[in-house]
Order: sequence, then structure tokens, then C-alpha cells
Amino acid sequence: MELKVCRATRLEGTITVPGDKSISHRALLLGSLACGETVIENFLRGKDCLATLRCLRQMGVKIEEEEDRVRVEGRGLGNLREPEEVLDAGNSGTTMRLLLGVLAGNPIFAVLTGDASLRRRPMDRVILPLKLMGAEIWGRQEGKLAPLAIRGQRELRPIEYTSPVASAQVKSAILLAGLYAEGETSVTEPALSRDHTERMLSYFGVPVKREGLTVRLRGRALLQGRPVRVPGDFSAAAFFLAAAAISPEGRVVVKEVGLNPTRTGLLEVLEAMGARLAVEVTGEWAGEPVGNVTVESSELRGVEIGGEIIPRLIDEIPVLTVVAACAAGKTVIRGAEELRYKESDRLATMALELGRLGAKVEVLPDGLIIHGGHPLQGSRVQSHGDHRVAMAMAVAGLVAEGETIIEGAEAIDVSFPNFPLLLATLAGEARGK
Ligand SMILES: O=C(O)C1=C[C@@H](OP(=O)(O)O)[C@@H](O)[C@H](O)C1
Ligand SMILES: C=C(OP(=O)(O)O)C(=O)O
Repeated sequence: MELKVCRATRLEGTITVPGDKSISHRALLLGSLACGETVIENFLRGKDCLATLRCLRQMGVKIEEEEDRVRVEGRGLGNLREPEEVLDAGNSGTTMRLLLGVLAGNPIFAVLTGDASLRRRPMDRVILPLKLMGAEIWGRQEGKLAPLAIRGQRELRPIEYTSPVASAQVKSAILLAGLYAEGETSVTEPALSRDHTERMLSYFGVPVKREGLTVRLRGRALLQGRPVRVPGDFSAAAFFLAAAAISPEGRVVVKEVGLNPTRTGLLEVLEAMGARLAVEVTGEWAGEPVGNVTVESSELRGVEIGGEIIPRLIDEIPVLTVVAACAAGKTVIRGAEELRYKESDRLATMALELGRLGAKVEVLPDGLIIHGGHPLQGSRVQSHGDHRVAMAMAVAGLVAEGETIIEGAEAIDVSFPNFPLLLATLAGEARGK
């Protein structure tokens, strides 16, 4: 599918975005392991979360869907049924890595696969610690790549694991496996990654202790099913917040969006670039802060970023690259090598595709240098099967002269199916004025 985007001189409107992807995955998983029922409201009906839903159903979890309201009947810890068929995680790293953590503690055999992109992504980062805990796992290329086969155990060994990467998927897989281990399991990461698993475990009644960059839990604790209202996805909102900042005129308000500080690094960077923005926390949903964000058209300047902020804006770097191309001066992003292991190598794909529009982008081993302020010219670009690249390029298309056509735009469906409609509405509402 192709998505056509025309230059919009003004972007205006108040919107909500679909439920958070990370929280929707976790609500399904923890709901399945809990006792009793979990009703999820504002569940993200994107392909990634639907892959998690299908895999859990294949293992005997009863799940009823009514639009974005999902009811999960928990089976309790260790009661998943052996799936008769291969589990397909599609394009979703979160599905595969978090499911491995859960499967490690169930005495069943399962085979997991995914699409061509997921079959290239490193799985050894979770397989290694899960093997230390006692799970048996096999995969291609000496156990690094999917398809994977796993035989879980009725009881796992607790570990104290120091992860070489700041990854919420690694941390979550170990904490989920830790639920099946007698004693205390801990994970220490080099920088704080998103903490939704910790928050939701606490919300379901499992105490999780944090000391600096280490989190701990005691296994064998019971999870109690609870209602979960999923906040709007900050990573989805980010495309419109960025678009508002770079558009020549206008103002976008996103309401009821998740404002967990482990996710909102982009707001700090936009502020440092000179963006006019306002944030208002209005409440807490299922242990997660929620509120409204307003961004207005702004004069932007380049910045240098790296270090601990990177995991707090990891999925926003593609669209941040677009913002940087529209800012005066140079932006340097370092410490973001992890982007090479996403749905595409996002350092390479963003530099290539933005380059087609005339942006000046240099690729570093762990980041990008963007020389901003060069006018963008509409062109034909590719998503590389990566939803965030597709949406970031659509945002670039709003400020590029003429027309930008994004090929492979169907990738957007994995995280934000109504993105094209919302984009057209915001640009169109402004045009109608
Ligand atoms: O745990 C999660 O829900 C996610 C963690 C991040 O990946 P890593 O853990 O690989 O950094 C992020 O990029 C992904 O979109 C979702
Ligand atoms: C990296 C992402 O997701 P996942 O790792 O779950 O495929 C993403 O949504 O940008």
C-alpha cells in the first residue's frame, strides 16, 4: 500500500491516539497469568498486540474481544496449554521476547516464529538468561534467531542478571520468568528502560522493588486479575507532536496520553530544541500517569543527545530525525546502536529515506548527525516494512515541497492503524479554516 502525503502549511486539532502498545501486550500477558478476570479498555488493535492475543489463545487462554474492550480469563501461573501449532509473533519483538519469559516457566513445548524482519532480530539477549534459569531453548544460528523451540520447566532457578543492553523486553522476559522461580530474581540494566512491566506487576499484586537500575521480585507470588484502562500511546502521539513543532503554523493537543517518564524523553529533547509545548498530568490509569500534551509550531535549533535519555525515546528517534532535519544547525544522536536491531536498521533506513527528500544525514556506528535547515522536496520513499519509518516519513512529507509517496505503508498497521486518517484530519481541519 502507498500513502500519499502533501505539504500542509498548518496543522491544527485536538486528538486522542489508540492505546499504548507496550501496555496492551502486558495487560494480555499478565491477565492470562492472573487468577480471575482482567478487562482491558482502550486495548490497541494493532497487528503486534493481536499477535500476542492469538498466541495466548493457542495456549488455552479464553479471551473475548469487543472492539477495543478485551476480557481475559486468567489461567493462573504455570497453566498454559501446549500449543498444537507454531506460535506466530508476526512483526512483534515484544510478543516473542515476553512470551519466551512466560513459556520458560510452563512445562510445555512450543515453537515460535515471526515475519522476515523478526527472524533477523537478536533473540539471544533473552535466551541466554532464560537458559541460566533452566529453560531449554533452540534456534537458528546457534540459538540466536527465530524460529525458536522452547521447553519450559515447572520450576525455574532465580537469577541476579546484569543485562548488557537497556532493553525493557530483556528485563520483562526475565521478570516474567522470575514469577516461576522460588526466591528472588533481579535484573540490573545499564540505563532505565520503560518500566511498564514493573508497574503492572505491582498493580496485579506482585511487589517489585527498585533500587537504582536494579529491579527485584520474589517468585511464586499470585497475580490478581484487575481492570486495565490503557493510556494513549505516547509513541503514536509523538508523530503528531513532532509534526506540530515543525509545521509552519498550528497547534496540536493530544489528550489522555501516557506520560510515564521512561517514555517521554522526546518532550525533553523538543523543549531543548526550542519547541513551544505544555504538559498537564491529569490522572493515573492502572498505575500509569496520563495527561494532555500541547505542541505549537516552533522555531527549532539542533541539539546533541546521548546516554540515559536514549532508552526513554528509543522508538521516537525516527521522527526526531525528521524534526532535526527541520531545525537550524546540527543535531547529533549517539548511543543509539539499538536502533540497528529494530524492525529495520533505523539508523540506515532513516538516513537513506530522509536523504531522498534532500536532508543531509550522516550515519555513525551508534547514531546520526543531521545537518538541519535544508528544504525538503517531496519524493517516493520506502518504509522498509518498518511502521515507525513509514510514519516518520509521512511527517516529513507534511513539510516537504509537493507530494511524498510512502511505499509499504501497510506496515503502519502493526502499531497505529488509524494513523493515515488522523493525519489527514489534522492537516485537513487546518486547511478548511
Ligand atoms: O518492552 C516493550 O514493550 C518495548 C521495548 C523496546 O524495545 P527493547 O526492549 O528491545 O529496547 C521498544 O523499542 C519496543 O517498541 C517496545
Ligand atoms: C521496536 C518496536 O517494537 P517491537 O520490538 O515490539 O517489534 C517498535 O514498536 O518500534
